[in-house]
Amino acid sequence: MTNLEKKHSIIIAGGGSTYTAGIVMMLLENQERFPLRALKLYDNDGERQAIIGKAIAIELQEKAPEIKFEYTTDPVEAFTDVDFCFAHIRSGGYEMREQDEKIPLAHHVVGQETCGPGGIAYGMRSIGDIIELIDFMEKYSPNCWMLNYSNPASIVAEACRRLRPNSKILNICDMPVGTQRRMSQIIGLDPKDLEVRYFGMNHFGWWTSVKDKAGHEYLPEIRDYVAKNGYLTQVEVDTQHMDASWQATHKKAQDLLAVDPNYLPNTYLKYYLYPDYVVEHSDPNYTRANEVEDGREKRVFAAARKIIEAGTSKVGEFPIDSHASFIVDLACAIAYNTHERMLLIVENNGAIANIDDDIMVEVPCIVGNDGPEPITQGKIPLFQRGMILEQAMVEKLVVSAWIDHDYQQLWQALTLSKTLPSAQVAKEVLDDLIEANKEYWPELKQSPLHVNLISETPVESLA
Ligand SMILES: NC(=O)c1ccc[n+]([C@@H]2O[C@H](COP(=O)([O-])OP(=O)(O)OC[C@H]3O[C@@H](n4cnc5c(N)ncnc54)[C@H](O)[C@@H]3O)[C@@H](O)[C@H]2O)c1
Ligand SMILES: O=P(O)(O)OC[C@H]1O[C@H](O[C@H]2[C@H](O)[C@@H](O)[C@@H](O)O[C@@H]2CO)[C@H](O)[C@@H](O)[C@@H]1O
Ligand SMILES: [Mn+2]
Repeated sequence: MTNLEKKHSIIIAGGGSTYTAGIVMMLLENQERFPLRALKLYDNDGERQAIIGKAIAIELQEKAPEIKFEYTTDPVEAFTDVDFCFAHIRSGGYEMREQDEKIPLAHHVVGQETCGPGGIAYGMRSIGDIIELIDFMEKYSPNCWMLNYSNPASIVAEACRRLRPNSKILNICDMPVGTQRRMSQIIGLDPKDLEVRYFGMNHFGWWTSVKDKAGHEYLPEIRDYVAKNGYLTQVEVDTQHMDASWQATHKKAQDLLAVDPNYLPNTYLKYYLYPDYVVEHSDPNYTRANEVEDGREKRVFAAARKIIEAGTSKVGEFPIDSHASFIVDLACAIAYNTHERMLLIVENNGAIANIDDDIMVEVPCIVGNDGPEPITQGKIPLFQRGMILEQAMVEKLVVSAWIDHDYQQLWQALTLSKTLPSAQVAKEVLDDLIEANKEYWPELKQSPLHVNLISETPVESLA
C-alpha cells in the first residue's frame, strides 16, 4: 500500500472539548485527502466526553460507518495503534480558566486565558498533563505525531523543548489563521492565496509581509485598513469570534498598530501593550470563561444532547469547523510530505537572527514528513527584540519553576511580565494563584535564602 493509499488512525485527546465535534465534522469533509480507518476520543472526564462521544458515534454510524470509532478514558486503549494525536485538552477545565481570569483581575491585573498571570497559572497546570500524553503516545504508538493546540501553547512548547526535545510533537495556533482570514476579506482574496512572513512567539507576533502567489505585497493596503478599523471586517468570517469581547479585541488592533505601524500585530499583543486598558474594560465578575460557558459550551453540548435524543444526525446540529482544516493541512504535510507552508511554534535556531537560539518562536515553516523546516525571518528591530526576549525569559522561568518546584523563579516570571506592575503585586497574585491551584501545580518550595518583604514585617519591629 502506498503512503497515499494509507488510511489513518487518529486519537483526539480532550474528546470532551467544545471543538471536538466541529473538528470531526471537518475530518469527514476531508476524507478524500486524509482518509481515516479509525477515530478515538480520549479524556480524563468520562462523563463530559460521553456526551460528545455518543453524538459523534451516531454521526459516524450514519455518515462514515467504515471508520472504526470509540471513546475512552483508558490511555492504553486510546493510544494504541494511532498515527496522529490531535491534542486539545484544557487542564483544570473552565472552572480553572475562570480562576486564571478572575484572580488577577481582583488585583487590577490582566486576567486572560493564555497571557499574563492567567496564562502562567494555566501553563503550570498544563505542563504535566501534556508530558503525560506524550509519554502515553510514545509508549503505545512510537511512530505517532502529536499535533498539539492545547494552551498555553507557548509555555507548553518551551516545556516540550526542555523535557521531551526529541518527541514528535508540533505545537500550533489558529489565531494567525483566523486573522489571515480577516486580512483576505480586507483585500478580497481567498485565505489560501496568502503567503506571509511573520515572527514572534505564540500569541505574541507580527506580520512583516502579506503577499499573493504572484508576489504582490498587500501589507500597506491592509495596514491602512487596520489603522481605521482594526481587524473588524464587514463579512462574518468567524463564528467563534462574533462575541462582543472578541470584536473589541479585533478593533483594538488599531492601537497595537499605532505602536509600530511597520508591521501588522497579533491581537494578543493588546494584553502586553495595553494592560491598563484591558483591566479597565474587564468585568471582574464575568470574564471570557463565563461567556464561553454561556455560549460555545452550551451550544455544543445542547447540540450533542439533541442528536442523542433524536438518535440521528439528521437534526443537523454539529457545524463543520472548516477553520480547523489547517490541522488536516499539517497532518497531510507530515503524512504525504506535501511541503505545506504554515506558521508553527518551533525552536528558533537562527530563524530570527538576533534572539537566542533556544527560544520557541512562531514563524512560517515548510512542513514535510520529517516535520517543520523554519523559514528564516532575519534580524528584527530593537522594539520587538526587547519584547520577545522579555516574554521568552518569563516563559523559561515558568518552565524552570515547574521543573524545580521553585517559588522564587515563578515569582520572578510574574515580576518580569509586562502585564504586572511590581514584584509586590506579582507576589500577591502568585500567592492567590497557588491557593487556587493546590490540586494542579507541583508544591512550590521557598528558596533557602528567602527574604521577607518589608511589608510582611511590621515597621516598628525594624530596630
Ligand atoms: N492553539 C490554539 O490556537 C487553540 C485554539 C482553540 C482552542 N485551544 C485550546 O484547546 C483546548 C480545548 O479548548 P476547549 O475550550 O474546547 O476546552 P474544554 O474544556 O471544552 O475541553 C477540554 C477537554 O480536555 C479534557 N482534559 C483536561 N485535562 C485532560 C487530561 N489531562 N487528559 C485528557 N483530557 C483532559 C477536559 O476534560 C475537557 O473535556 C484548550 O487548551 C484551548 O485553550 C487552542
Ligand atoms: O475565548 P475563546 O475560548 O473563544 O477563544 C480562545 C482561543 O482564541 C484563539 O483561537 C480562536 C481563533 O483564533 C479564531 O479564528 C476562531 O476560529 O476561534 C478560535 C477559538 O476560539 C486562540 O488562537 C486560542 O489559542 C484561544 O484558546
Ligand atoms: Mn492560539
